[in-house]
Amino acid sequence: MNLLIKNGNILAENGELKKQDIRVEGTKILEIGENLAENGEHVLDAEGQLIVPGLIDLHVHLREPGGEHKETIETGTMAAAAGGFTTIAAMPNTRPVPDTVENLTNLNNRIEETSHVRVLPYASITIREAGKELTDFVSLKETGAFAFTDDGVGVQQAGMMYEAMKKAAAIDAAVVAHCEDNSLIYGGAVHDGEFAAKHDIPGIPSICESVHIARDVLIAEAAGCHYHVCHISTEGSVRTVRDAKKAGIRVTAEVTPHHLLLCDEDIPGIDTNFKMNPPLRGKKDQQALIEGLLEGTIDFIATDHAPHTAEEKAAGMKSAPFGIVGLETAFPLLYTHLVQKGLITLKQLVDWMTIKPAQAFGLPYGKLEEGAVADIALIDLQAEKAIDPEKFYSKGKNTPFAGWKCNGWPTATISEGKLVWQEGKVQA
Ligand SMILES: NC(=O)N[C@@H](CC(=O)O)C(=O)O
Ligand SMILES: [Zn+2]
Ligand SMILES: [Zn+2]
Repeated sequence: MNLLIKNGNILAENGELKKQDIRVEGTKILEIGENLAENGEHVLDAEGQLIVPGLIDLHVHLREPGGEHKETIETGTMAAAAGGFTTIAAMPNTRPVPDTVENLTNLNNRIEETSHVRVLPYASITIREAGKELTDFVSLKETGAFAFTDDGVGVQQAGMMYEAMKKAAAIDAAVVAHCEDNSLIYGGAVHDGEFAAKHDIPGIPSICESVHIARDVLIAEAAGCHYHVCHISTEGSVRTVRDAKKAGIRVTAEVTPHHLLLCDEDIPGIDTNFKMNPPLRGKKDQQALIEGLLEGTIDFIATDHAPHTAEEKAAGMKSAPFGIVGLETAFPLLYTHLVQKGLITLKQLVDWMTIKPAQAFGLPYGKLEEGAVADIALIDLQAEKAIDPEKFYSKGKNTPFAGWKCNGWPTATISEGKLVWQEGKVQA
């Protein structure tokens, strides 16, 4: 069934909103214009709604296979659709890890069978993400690996990273890095700052991240590889990426909504929904991240959606797993707390969640234009709702933002021309 989206507001290049209709035929956008005539399509009334390209999140933990008690491809992609996302990239810290053609093929089949939106699978850099032996990048790329990462742990050996980046460069693949030097973390649970000191919890120092980035940008330069920094969190890391970009090194970086909106001073007390890796840093780090985005040092926003069960999160600050969910709250949170407060523009936010990640990785998504893939999200900028984890499609309810009042809620999501989610309606 073809679609006609009527009377929505599209962001023009200059940031102004323009009332337009969009005609979708099959999987593509056929026509964008004013007052398009109905031609037997299913009509979606978008009066008063913002229409954006389907959001893109290149850092998501879907947990399947092996962690289905936390999330599945089905529940995670439903959460994505409800958050306005039509393309997500799935992290490989699953059991088994997609580190062989067989494991990646199995993952591809599960995605094909159960996903509601497009899922791009990462393959791991090393076997079992154990940091000892590289995977076969060539065959994994041929099997559909989107890029290579050991997210969840840092690649500890510089020599291993160099070999990985040379292999990635040879096949024009990106190495995507969780930057954490294990010799500098001392078993910490929160940022090595005031909160850690006050509650006598071991701290995670900022240098455990920035030291890896400094190492890796030099290795990326030597290897000639596209190197991407996951969930950047410190002022020193931002400075290091800025300097590397100035030197012409092919580096990109992402930042999460929680690192943009919170710092360790905001942790209300012992609450494991504020425990994630990297941890919420200091106020100056938080400011450096916003500046990093504005100046282009940081390329885009990614949620690092990391679902865990309530039981797992109840294990106390020192033992509970790191991570919080993000897919269903990212856009409303950032719209309400950055755009509406005048720190960034709506156009910047939408770009950082659509065309910017697409450009960083050469993906053909993230734009609304005739001939483009029909990945589209409708958003009600005026709607006001408080975040309620019990209403999440995700199995993970672990968010530090419960109860936060937000505007800017997605109302419908179209993936490759198909309406995959609509507010208040259960989708097939
Ligand atoms: N970010 C987190 O706190 N946790 C992630 C791992 C990761 O992204 O490094 C997870 O898999 O739970
Ligand atoms: Zn990580
Ligand atoms: Zn992650």
